[in-house]
Amino acid sequence: MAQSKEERILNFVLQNAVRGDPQSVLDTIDKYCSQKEWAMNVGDEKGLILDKILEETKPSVLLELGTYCGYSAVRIARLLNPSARFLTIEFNPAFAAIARQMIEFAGVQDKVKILEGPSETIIPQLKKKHEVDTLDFVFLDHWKDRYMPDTILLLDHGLLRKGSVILADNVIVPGAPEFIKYIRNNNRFECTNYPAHVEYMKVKDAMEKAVFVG
Ligand SMILES: O=C(NCCc1nnc(-c2ccc3[nH]cnc3c2)[nH]1)c1cc(-c2ccc(F)cc2)cc(O)c1O
Ligand SMILES: [Mg+2]
Repeated sequence: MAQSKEERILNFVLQNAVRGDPQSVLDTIDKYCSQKEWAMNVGDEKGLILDKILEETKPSVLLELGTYCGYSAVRIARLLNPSARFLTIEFNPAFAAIARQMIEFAGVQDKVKILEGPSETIIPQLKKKHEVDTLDFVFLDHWKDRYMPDTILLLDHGLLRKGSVILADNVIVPGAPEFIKYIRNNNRFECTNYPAHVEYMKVKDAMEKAVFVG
């Protein structure tokens, strides 16, 4: 069976990165995806914006939507303190399998739990099934037309508290226009835009931070 691009990325990491060293895993993925095959990891430019916002927020309970190969899960987990709880939702079983191996190789598996399935099913289960009270940080990086409905789901299920931070990737490319319209016109969120570029490209993109004011 021909290898998928995601399997080629994982194998390149297993052969070239240092086991247990998250930064070497990130650097190796960025090297492969900028020199050999483009892939939709958040990448190193937007990754640095993610790092800075995480260091400012110091979250203890986090959710990511859109695990993909696990690049941002490794990126986020490497900055968390040992008691932090980080859940990431992946819809595609093949992506989840790659991400699980990527996360284990990086040595951050004790900080990250991958939940497989559609976000619209899993978000309503977070309180009872996954013992979440409220979320300190949410990274939106899944299907762009799910950003708005899933933000509304988080609100409806009481998963946000005063100060919860939502960070959304790709608000220019591929774009999340209805999310941007919704979040910037909702006075319960304070929004900040972070201009950047599409990972491994010169095409303009941006991230949007929305802080819930309660
Ligand atoms: O589609 C993207 N990301 C989404 C993957 C995903 N991985 N998992 C999911 C999921 C997870 C739970 C879900 N629950 C319900 N839908 C779900 C979808 N979605 C994406 C696309 C681009 C991109 C840019 C320029 C181009 F020319 C082409 C593409 C760049 C990016 O940074 C992205 O993040
Ligand atoms: Mg993205």
